[in-house]
Amino acid sequence: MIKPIVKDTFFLSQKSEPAVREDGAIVKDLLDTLQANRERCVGMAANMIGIKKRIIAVQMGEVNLPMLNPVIVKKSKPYETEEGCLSLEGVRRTTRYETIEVEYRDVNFKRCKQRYTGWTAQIIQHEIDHCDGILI
Ligand SMILES: CSCC[C@H](NC=O)C(=O)O
Repeated sequence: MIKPIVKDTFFLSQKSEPAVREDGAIVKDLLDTLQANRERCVGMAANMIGIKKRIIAVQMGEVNLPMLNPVIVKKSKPYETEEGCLSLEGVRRTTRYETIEVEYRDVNFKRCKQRYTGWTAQIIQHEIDHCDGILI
């Protein structure tokens, strides 16, 4: 189900709880909402649809990849950049890493580990920050 986007910065500043195996319906809502906003949004965290669970969804070309409990286990090559966010006005400067390695669970709660670079890595870092209550 497509959900409204949360813009309440107090709510968005709170840390999200770990996701569990039974969170499939939340994953579905997050994917539906990202798909509905795909022209103006490249990634989303569950708290952006009002659910404080550590679940993100990231546009990767034509598909949207959901990640549950994502953790960056390695990062390298920091750079400065500017980002915007559907939940915020304007753009802000931030530091991101060119290459990251992420451990996460897929929608079936299977353990995954993957290396990402560039734009995809940047989106993942932005969404994991959301899970920690960090807004750019
Ligand atoms: C560079 S990452 C930007 C991600 C942002 N989505 C919000 O969480 C968006 O504008 O889609």
